[in-house]
Amino acid sequence: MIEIKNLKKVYSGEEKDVEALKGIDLKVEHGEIFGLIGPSGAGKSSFIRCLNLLEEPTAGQIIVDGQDLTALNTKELREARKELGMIFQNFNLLNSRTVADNVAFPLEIADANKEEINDKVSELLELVGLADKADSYPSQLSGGQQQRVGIARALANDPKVLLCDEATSSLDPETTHSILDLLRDINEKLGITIVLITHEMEVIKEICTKVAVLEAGKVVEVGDVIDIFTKPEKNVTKKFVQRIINANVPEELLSRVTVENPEHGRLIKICFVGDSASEPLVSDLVHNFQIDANILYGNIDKIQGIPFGTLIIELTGDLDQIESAIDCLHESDNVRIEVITDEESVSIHY
Ligand SMILES: Nc1ncnc2c1ncn2[C@@H]1O[C@H](COP(=O)(O)OP(=O)(O)OP(=O)(O)O)[C@@H](O)[C@H]1O
Repeated sequence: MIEIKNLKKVYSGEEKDVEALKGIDLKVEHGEIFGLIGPSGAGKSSFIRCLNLLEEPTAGQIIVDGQDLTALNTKELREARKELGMIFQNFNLLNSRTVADNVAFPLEIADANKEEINDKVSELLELVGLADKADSYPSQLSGGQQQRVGIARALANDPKVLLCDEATSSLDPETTHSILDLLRDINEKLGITIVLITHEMEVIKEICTKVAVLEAGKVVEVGDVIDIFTKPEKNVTKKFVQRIINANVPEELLSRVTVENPEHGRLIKICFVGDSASEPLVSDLVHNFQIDANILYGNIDKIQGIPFGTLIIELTGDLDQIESAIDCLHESDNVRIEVITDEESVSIHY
């Protein structure tokens, strides 16, 4: 549905040029919720703004449903942009207009008649749960409500794609949750493809089906969210994943857990996905290898409805038996295991 080919963006500066995007190749399929995550300065904003040519790419192609946006003239581009709604971190509402008039704005520009506009505005305000706020002004609304207006406005021209530029970054966690729920609903009910950029892995975990990781203007990792969470390969990805997992590990435990006596045992971290999350893994280890397993930390979460767990276990007993137990875990397809060998890696490194 969207194909991004060799996308480059260079900002010319007086002293030196900044190469913000260094040749991005990505494909977003119809109906996906595709997330692009990356640290500050990685090029996320440049990327999303290049997607609808708010920012002109220095090189490359943006192909939406077979149409190369970079090859269009101004008039054609204006038309093509209707297929790409966009919402922003700071909502970008017109403060002198009511909620209804904000949503009506793109329809007025598209020369829709009054009746069409009224019907569409009512339908969209209903969809985003703001039917009772039609006559309010943005300043009378909470951040979450303002973003709902932004979403309704972005949907006014029935776009095929919704671009979200850090859409929840200025919202508190609870409001973030409700906006993400709304985006998921829109994706499911209206079949709209969503492309979002964020620096929060929580957002990726909550709604995305696919994720690309951007670092210094390049995509360094891309895949299904569940795979990226369970098998992150690049350091930048590991850091993002770790941030979420570590968020749940009590500080006290993280500082206490050390591998004090390697000759007496091993500290291991196990990640498990899907059905393996419900297997009696630890009791099998203890039973089959006659070793002791002391669970220091455990957590089960869900990504895309699939259980995803993490355990930190101290194995003690006969070292040969422990090594055999670890080998056995290594052979399992659905379990990812790591032996924690020093204090530094205890902060749950992958
Ligand atoms: N208009 C501009 N002129 C010059 N340089 C720019 C411009 N916009 C962005 N840059 C530079 O391009 C690089 C990528 O910036 P961009 O804003 O796309 O990253 P980001 O991942 O969105 O960062 P953040 O999360 O901090 O918003 C940075 O080095 C930034 O300083």
